[in-house]
Amino acid sequence: MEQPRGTKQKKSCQKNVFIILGFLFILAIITIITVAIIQNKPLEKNVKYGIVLDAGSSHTNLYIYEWPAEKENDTGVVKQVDMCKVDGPGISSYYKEPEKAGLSLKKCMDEAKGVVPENRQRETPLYLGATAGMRLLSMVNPGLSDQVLSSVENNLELYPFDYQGARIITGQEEGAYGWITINYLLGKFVQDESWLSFFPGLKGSETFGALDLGGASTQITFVPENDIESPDNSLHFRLYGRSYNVYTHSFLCYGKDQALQQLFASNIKPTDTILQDPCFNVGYTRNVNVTGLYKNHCTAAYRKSLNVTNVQVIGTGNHDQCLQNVLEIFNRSQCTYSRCSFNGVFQPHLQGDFGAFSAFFFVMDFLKLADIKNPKSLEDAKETVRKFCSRPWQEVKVEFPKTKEKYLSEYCFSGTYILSLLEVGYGFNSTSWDSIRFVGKISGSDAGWTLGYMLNLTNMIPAELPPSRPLSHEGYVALMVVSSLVLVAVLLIIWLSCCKEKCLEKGII
Ligand SMILES: Nc1nc2c(ncn2[C@@H]2O[C@H](COP(=O)(O)OP(=O)(O)OP(=O)(O)O)[C@@H](O)[C@H]2O)c(=O)[nH]1
Ligand SMILES: [Ca+2]
Repeated sequence: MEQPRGTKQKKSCQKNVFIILGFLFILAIITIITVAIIQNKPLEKNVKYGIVLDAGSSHTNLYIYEWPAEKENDTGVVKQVDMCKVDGPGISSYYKEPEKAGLSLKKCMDEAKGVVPENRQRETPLYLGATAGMRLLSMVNPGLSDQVLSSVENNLELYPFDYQGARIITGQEEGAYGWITINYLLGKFVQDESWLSFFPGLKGSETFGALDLGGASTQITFVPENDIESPDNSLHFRLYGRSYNVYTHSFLCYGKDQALQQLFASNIKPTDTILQDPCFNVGYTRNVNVTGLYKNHCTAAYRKSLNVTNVQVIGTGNHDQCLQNVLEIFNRSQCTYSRCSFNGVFQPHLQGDFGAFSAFFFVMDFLKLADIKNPKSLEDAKETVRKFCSRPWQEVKVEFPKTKEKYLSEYCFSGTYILSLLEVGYGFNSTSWDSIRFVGKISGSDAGWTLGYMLNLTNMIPAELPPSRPLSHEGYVALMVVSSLVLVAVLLIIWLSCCKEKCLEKGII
């Protein structure tokens, strides 16, 4: 059946209107996006690199970081792109043949040459920071520690990077840079808190405290609520326009390897060639050469003359006895401040959340106590360690055939030591325990002092908030697209209302 003439005209008018509108719409979008892209071309990506060697007491790690040059004062832009474990022990262990300390770094330095593009190598800063192992060596024999550092320096200077020096960092620096690293990675430094001023009582997101457990020393760093009574433990930072009064302390000899040395030194009997050790699983045995045991600064307090050179350590896997032995290395009897952690060291009340890394993480992760999605109470953690200690060594070895024997054999001691250090040493209780997160990496970068060290030395953390930058390229394009859509929509509405009137006039609708 034939349609009436008016209906046909009406349909054709609407069709034309839609075709023209569609055409205009597509044209407008294409024009605006093209203009936005061409006129506001992003700058070519200028990536910068930085290299830090963490010369720890137990081993050396090399870290490579990268960041976009144009955003270097923002927070959270520096990313770890590579980590290389140096083969062999920490550089302080080469004190008898210092030239080998530098050579040991070759494999990782060669790897760094492969990671940093050739055209960036000359401008890439290279730092080496040595921690507690070298601190101990320099206390016992400063000449030897200088020789080790020279050997390292001679080797690092051979590479095409911008070598900035090798030095022993202080325990205070180690604590402070660890704190900066985790708060930088967690994005705690830059926050728009202007709106918070309307609500007096409300505070911005607080920084995390940092707990680092190495082989020879351990650090605790946090922003306390009360005054810091001892100047040695007090640091002041102004970062991104905010001031921070930070408490930090580094306990030399309380890293997990040196804590174990303290236990051996205290428990070995002058004439016994056997040490029944409750901190190792039943069936585990280890030979310990004790000739140099008491030459170490960390064991000086337990000095005694021995008639033996070797002692066989035999595990008895007795958690309660192990705990009793471990607690003896924390002296809590004297304190000249209003409160102390241990060994007469001032410590304010614990405050806020804490990130615990290095051996805190390695050990708790192995014991399945580090899962943030499935947090365990302090009581659960104690029970887990107790159970692990009671397991026979053969059974443990069969279950974890790929784990390094040194690490596996020490988890009973390490678990007991960590819980004692946190609870008895630092004063965490069942409630504050829940504020500890055991972390290895944060947003792909290892938690540790190296990133904070590099950020500080390259002046990447400004004291004041940098002025806000004009819109980024992506933001500019998005803004143009949204405004063009709004514009087209408005035009469309106007057009349709005009068309409606004309069509009504012509009797089309
Ligand atoms: N279970 C386990 N232990 C590890 C691992 N890597 C290192 N450790 C041990 O954990 C302890 C701390 O290691 P690090 O944090 O590297 O210590 P460090 O930096 O050498 O020592 P400091 O100079 O005191 O900081 C040492 O006893 C290491 O032997 C690992 O992957 N797993
Ligand atoms: Ca360390």
